[in-house]
Amino acid sequence: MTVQVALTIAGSDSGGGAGIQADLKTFQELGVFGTSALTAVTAQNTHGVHGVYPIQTDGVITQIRAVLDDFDVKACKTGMLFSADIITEVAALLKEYPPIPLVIDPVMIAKGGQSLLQQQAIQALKEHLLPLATIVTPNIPEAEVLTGMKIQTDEDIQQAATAFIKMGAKAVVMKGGHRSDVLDAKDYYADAEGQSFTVTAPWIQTKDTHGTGCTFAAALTSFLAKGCSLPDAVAEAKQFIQAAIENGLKIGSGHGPTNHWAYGQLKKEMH
Ligand SMILES: Nc1ncnc2c1ncn2[C@@H]1O[C@H](COP(=O)(O)OP(=O)(O)O)[C@@H](O)[C@H]1O
Ligand SMILES: Cc1ncc(COP(=O)(O)O)c(N)n1
Repeated sequence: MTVQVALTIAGSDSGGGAGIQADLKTFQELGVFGTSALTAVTAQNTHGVHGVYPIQTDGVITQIRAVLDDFDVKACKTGMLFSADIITEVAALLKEYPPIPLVIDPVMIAKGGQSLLQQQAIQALKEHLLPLATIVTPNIPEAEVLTGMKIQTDEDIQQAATAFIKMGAKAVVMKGGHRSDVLDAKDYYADAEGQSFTVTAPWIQTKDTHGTGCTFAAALTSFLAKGCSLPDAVAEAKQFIQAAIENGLKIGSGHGPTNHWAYGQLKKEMH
């Protein structure tokens, strides 16, 4: 059996629904061997972030080197990176190694409103990391910060996607989870080759959406690690997150996590 390896560079969520925990659960579910480099430890539950404890930059870099020097990593994902220093050093390190498909989830603010990225880090993200992205997966508020645009309509979304391609990302998925004016959960894909499409799924009325962005990006990373094309990986990751939200676990009394088993269970039922 050949197993592909993926690497996540992200923060720990003690509540288990987002961050490294969501990534590793998703990799495992999709049959990909998960490795990780921790950027920060967060004390978190379904009500919010109670503390953020960053890892020293050289600790982050040594973790990544340990993985990349030994494993044939087929795809890499970044999530919470926290500081300009971590971002700059991670970007420099990734450039030292042969290019690996890189999914950048530009995590900034937890659903509860707490910051997971320092203000000074935004410029570093734009300047050093986005140009390395095989695909970047902003939600609407993140896209507004990174492009400086106000994003409300489908046209705004398309223009913002173009702005990400201009910043050097090879492709972008604009996630639609924060729009209140639409009936569907619509995500817009565009790439530097001029291809674009929308993936749509019925909107699910639920408060259990903690970690949706992490889980979506981790599924995308898994499908890339397994050799899928970018458009196929986006379409399949959408099915993964839809199943995960639809079959919520009702864990915790705040904004609960999604169900990382659901996609696999649905696939089994279909066979
Ligand atoms: N209530 C919902 N119903 C269906 N899909 C959703 C819902 N909320 C988010 N999604 C989907 O989950 C994925 C993550 O989006 P989003 O929640 O915007 O990311 P983030 O967690 O980074 O804020 C996207 O595919 C989005 O369309
Ligand atoms: C450690 C960590 N990383 C990322 C998120 C964002 O979560 P979401 O996917 O819900 O935006 C989080 N809450 N905690």
